[in-house]
Amino acid sequence: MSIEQSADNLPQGITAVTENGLDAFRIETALGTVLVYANGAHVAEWTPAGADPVLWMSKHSNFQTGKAVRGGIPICFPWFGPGRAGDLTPAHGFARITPWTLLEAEADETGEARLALGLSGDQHDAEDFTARLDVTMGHALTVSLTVTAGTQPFDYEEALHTYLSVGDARKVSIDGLDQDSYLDKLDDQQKVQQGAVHFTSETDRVYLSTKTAHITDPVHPRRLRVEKTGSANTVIWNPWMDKAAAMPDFGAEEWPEMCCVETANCLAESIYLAPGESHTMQVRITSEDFDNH
Ligand SMILES: O=P(O)(O)OC[C@H]1O[C@@H](O)[C@H](O)[C@@H](O)[C@@H]1O
Repeated sequence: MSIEQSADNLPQGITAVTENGLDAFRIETALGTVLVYANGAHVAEWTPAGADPVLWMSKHSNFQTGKAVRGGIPICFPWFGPGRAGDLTPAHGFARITPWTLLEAEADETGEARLALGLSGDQHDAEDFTARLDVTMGHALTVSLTVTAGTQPFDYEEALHTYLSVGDARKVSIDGLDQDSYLDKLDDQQKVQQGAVHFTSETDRVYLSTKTAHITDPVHPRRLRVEKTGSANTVIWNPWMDKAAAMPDFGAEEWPEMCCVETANCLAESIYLAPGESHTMQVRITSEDFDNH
């Protein structure tokens, strides 16, 4: 793992801040703004220059070490949901509620900036791994999670649980998953996607897909593109009315403002690493409105 970067010696455009009472790093350059909490290495904001925020954040989120932030890009690791056998807690693994360490920070004169944060299994009993999150803000936002096994094989699930901000989830369409099979977590059935994905009720699906998803939002008009590598699954989630109302950190009225398009490897597509082996899963988010790179 890389040598830790001191928060006292950050390049221009990157600052260590306290946001909502938590330690965080803010990137602020000519290309936009990104906020990353050390707790969970959680990317909580990305606002490209001249554009609206791309990531959604609940106004009811917790901001406490040891609790998940609702919105942005939570890291689900080393398991997804309750894990493959359905018996693990905390939900979505401990990475999103554990403080990560700043490893590297770089910014160049074009406004592109990168932060790397690390987490090691030593912080948790019997977990032999190191994890590294690279967050790069250019015209696109690129987030990469690299996991390296220690002296033992390491088997895990992961997701970059991306909450996208939309004008009205009921009007959004997601292209790129046509004919892909998925597990519908609401009735535990395997199904096949026909055409674009639309939200008409609670939606919680794990697709088998390596493809790029395009999210068309006619209300807050823009078209987001979610491209990925090293990921076999795309998870699509919107809690809809009743589930949102039942979650204390999710405003009952907020569900139309978001949809999750998650870059994942989970269930049968979990990752097995031999000792010393690494795997990287990456997502790159952009919009035709503010980027063509
Ligand atoms: O409330 P949490 O733990 O952040 O999870 C939110 C949702 O995350 C999604 O990824 C899962 O597929 C859903 O089943 C889950 O409800």
